[in-house]
Amino acid sequence: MTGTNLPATIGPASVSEMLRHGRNLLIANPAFQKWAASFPLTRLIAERQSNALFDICSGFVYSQILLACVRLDLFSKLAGGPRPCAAVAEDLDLPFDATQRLLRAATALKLVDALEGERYGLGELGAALLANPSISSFVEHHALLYADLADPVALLRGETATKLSGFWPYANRKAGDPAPAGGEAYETYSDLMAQSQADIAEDILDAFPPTGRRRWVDIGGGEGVFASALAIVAPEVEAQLFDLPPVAARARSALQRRGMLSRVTVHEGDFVSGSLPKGADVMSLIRVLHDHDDETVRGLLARIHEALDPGGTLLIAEPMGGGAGSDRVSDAYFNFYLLAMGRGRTRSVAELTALLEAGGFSDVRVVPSRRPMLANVLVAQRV
Ligand SMILES: C[S@@+](CC[C@H](N)C(=O)[O-])C[C@H]1O[C@@H](n2cnc3c(N)ncnc32)[C@H](O)[C@@H]1O
Repeated sequence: MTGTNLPATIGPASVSEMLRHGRNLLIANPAFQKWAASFPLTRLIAERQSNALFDICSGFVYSQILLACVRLDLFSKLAGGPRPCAAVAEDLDLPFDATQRLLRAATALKLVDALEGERYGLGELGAALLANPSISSFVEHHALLYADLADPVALLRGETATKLSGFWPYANRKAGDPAPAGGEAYETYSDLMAQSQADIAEDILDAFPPTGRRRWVDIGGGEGVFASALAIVAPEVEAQLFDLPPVAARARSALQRRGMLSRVTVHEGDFVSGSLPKGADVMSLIRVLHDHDDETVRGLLARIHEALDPGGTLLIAEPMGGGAGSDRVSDAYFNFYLLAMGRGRTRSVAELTALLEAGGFSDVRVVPSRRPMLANVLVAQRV
């Protein structure tokens, strides 16, 4: 109930909402479920619903099976070709029965292929995982998230001291707090981000070709994977990045290792309290805004507006959700990830557009990209 004693829900607001509401009431009725299960057409629908619900229930189990495969390095052990279960058991140092259970579970998830004579080889997804080692780091990283999600209601109520907030040292800062010192705190997250950035960088540069640009500053640019890709794709563009001092130091070492230090300028600073490098005609925020609350985002957009050349472009790339067709990856997965991290949320294109327009940007548009579920690309012009 609200403060005025009105019920919090006042019923469907449109014909389509009314129809949806009616359909859901029917589905929730056990007598209807029983009836529906006895007719071929409705039986198919009922089956689809129970399968979908079962999939939601079992999602955690599936991910723990994957974690067991990763921790036991199962996919490398099958990389040389199919092997009998007994040989895999010996290699994994697991009892035969447990190995068989794991291999059969992994087969059901397409991670492994079961072959004649209780032999097992790499499955389609196991092979893909082997080709992308960053996925294994991601899977391992999820152990922290799942521990934080053990009591999701306590997490929603803000009663959980989460492990993920320790992983992201900037997540619990309030405006004006100094950036936490100590290089180690930044190491694990910077590594994880750098590993997953290469594909995203390629997607963004294909969606928004940098040709004809003069100077591009990647804000929150981490270890410079994106800035390096930019410098390679468009050597005529001055590639720059900006990040917190400990991360900028890591970026310099990483760029040096990649032989790119002379081609990327690294700026250090704090976009919550300091100013940004001036004179760019493009600035980007890749997987940055969703880590922050609206107040910080407004402040950052104001700083970008001040630093960017008039007519310059701001590019935002991150998972975006919240629209009418709510999205599993951004609205379910990333939103709960960010909740455990302790700060930020995914925003819809409409919400980002409103923040951008209020910050003095115009012509906001989505640029079609290869994997919008990981990073939808939005560009806006500085007025
Ligand atoms: C989720 S990571 C994304 C890194 C990179 N853009 C990518 O996509 O891999 C967010 C980045 O924003 C940086 N960051 C967070 N708070 C910052 C601040 N106040 N000033 C400057 N950089 C900040 C972090 O250090 C980190 O590198």
